[in-house]
Amino acid sequence: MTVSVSLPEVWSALEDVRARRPLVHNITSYVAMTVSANALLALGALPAMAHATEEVEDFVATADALVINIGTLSSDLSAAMRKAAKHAGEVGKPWVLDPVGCGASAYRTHAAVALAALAPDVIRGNASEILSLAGEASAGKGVESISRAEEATGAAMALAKRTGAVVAVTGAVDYVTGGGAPIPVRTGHALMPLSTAIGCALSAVIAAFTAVRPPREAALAALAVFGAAGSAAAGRCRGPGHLPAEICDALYLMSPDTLGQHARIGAPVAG
Ligand SMILES: Nc1ncnc2c1ncn2[C@@H]1O[C@H](COP(=O)(O)OP(=O)(O)OP(=O)(O)O)[C@@H](O)[C@H]1O
Ligand SMILES: Cc1ncsc1CCO
Ligand SMILES: [Mg+2]
Repeated sequence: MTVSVSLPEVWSALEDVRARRPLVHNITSYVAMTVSANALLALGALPAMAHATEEVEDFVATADALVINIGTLSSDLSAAMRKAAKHAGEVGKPWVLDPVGCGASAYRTHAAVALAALAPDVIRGNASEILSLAGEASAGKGVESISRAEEATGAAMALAKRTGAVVAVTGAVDYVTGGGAPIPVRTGHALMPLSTAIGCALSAVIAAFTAVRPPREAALAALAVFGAAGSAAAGRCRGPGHLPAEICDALYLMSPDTLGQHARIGAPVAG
């Protein structure tokens, strides 16, 4: 049976991130670098952005977790990602795959499928990306999702079973599955998809939590904390312009009260 995670357990995981300050190695897109690094620092983790094929194994070896994001993929980056993912498996470091734009081009889809076969601990994407990575028909527009997360929960379960990863599909409601009934996380704000690379920063934050918790607990804790930060931050914004900065402030200031006011982790739902 799928067991959920309580908000006190989420808070304890955040306290452990803040105490341990995990080093998160990011091989990510040019769009996502600054917002991801700032989100990790505000959370209490340490970011390192390093993508040269010659050095990724050294970074994987010293990092506590790795995130691979294919947002601005190229052949050089693709080779570095495969090398890093394989090395993470060899040295037992947890890693998160963000299959940005999977389905938007054959090149990207093949790269995402190949990375998903290298045993990521967590895969986090929007509905279109998860549908495409699972091999189902998907409606995306470039890197943006057209589908709702509810349409991708079955695909998320199938993808989790095929890869052994915990799969998080995000949207107005987020869902987490390790192959069983998806657990909904109700949080966030409608302004969040109007600021670029917010989902990418979330994937980096999931990686930070995988340094202190097993993949399913890590994904649920990260979604709850990041979504609560987004919801609290959006309440202080007139539009999406300052949202990334406000999210970083909200991550830094996160408290049990703010978490409780802005996040709900539900009971498992039928996929
Ligand atoms: N309509 C919405 N209401 C509330 N929260 C939302 C909504 N849409 C997205 N979110 C939240 O925004 C965050 C990013 O999710 P999203 O699915 O937009 O990622 P994404 O499409 O991969 O983003 P990007 O590729 O731009 O980085 C998650 O925390 C999610 O819960
Ligand atoms: C807009 C965009 N294009 C490639 S990556 C990216 C950021 C959202 O994933
Ligand atoms: Mg994305």
